[in-house]
Amino acid sequence: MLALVFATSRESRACLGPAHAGIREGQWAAITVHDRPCLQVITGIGPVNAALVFGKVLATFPRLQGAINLGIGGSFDLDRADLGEWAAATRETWPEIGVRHKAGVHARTLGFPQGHAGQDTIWESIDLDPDAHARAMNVSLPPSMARLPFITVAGVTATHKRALFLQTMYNGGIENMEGFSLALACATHSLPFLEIRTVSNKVGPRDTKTWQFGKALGQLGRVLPALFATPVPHTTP
Ligand SMILES: O=C(O)c1cccc(C(=O)CC[C@H]2O[C@@H](n3cnc4c(=O)[nH]cnc43)[C@H](O)[C@@H]2O)c1
Repeated sequence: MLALVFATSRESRACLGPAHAGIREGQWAAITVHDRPCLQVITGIGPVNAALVFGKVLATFPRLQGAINLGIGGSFDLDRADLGEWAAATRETWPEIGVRHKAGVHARTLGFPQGHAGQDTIWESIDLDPDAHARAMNVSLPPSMARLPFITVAGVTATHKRALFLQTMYNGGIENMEGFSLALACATHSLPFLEIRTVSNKVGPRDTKTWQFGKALGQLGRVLPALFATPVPHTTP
């Protein structure tokens, strides 16, 4: 069974359409999507809710096949991912964990990693391979979908200065509030993980006139039909 993980019921409803079970934030339900048994999970907003709720899910369903995080996000550069476009994460970074210096927050200075995945030590970043993980979950990632590094924050970026810092320091493509927690949970449980977000706004000053949350939510409805359209047969070497 695949977990389909959303932050809000609004995103879940927009993405799943009639398959959406009427659950609230903090809840999960078994559903069928395109003939595939799935677990719909709604965590609530932010990295703490995502970790808390998905941790409970992993304890309750130890035989999950993998997780797909679906939602909206902010784009640092509309030339890399424009409003309404979708993007898959090639890396998740949590730039808020560690020791806060003048020049930023350094996870390694603290000395305590976030976890381990095989031989790898996880500090503030987790490299992801969306195409390999899609194959492992028997879903197909459209070649036209942008593949970009994602940034997870507890506080939405609302200044040019901070947006530029995250973009240059971490090559930030898309900002969100849950992805790192879910990527960490999957990496430390050796589970495939995909994160796909549609762009609702540009990261930076709160220019609400330019926000397109409705368009991004509408585009979320196109993601699962694309992913489940022509599943690639999964072969183990
Ligand atoms: O009030 C604001 O300034 C603001 C700006 C962007 C998004 C929000 C939300 O309430 C949505 C948060 C929700 O959606 C994801 N998301 C969407 N855009 C962003 C963003 O620019 N930075 C971080 N997260 C974003 C996020 O994953 C949350 O689940 C409010």
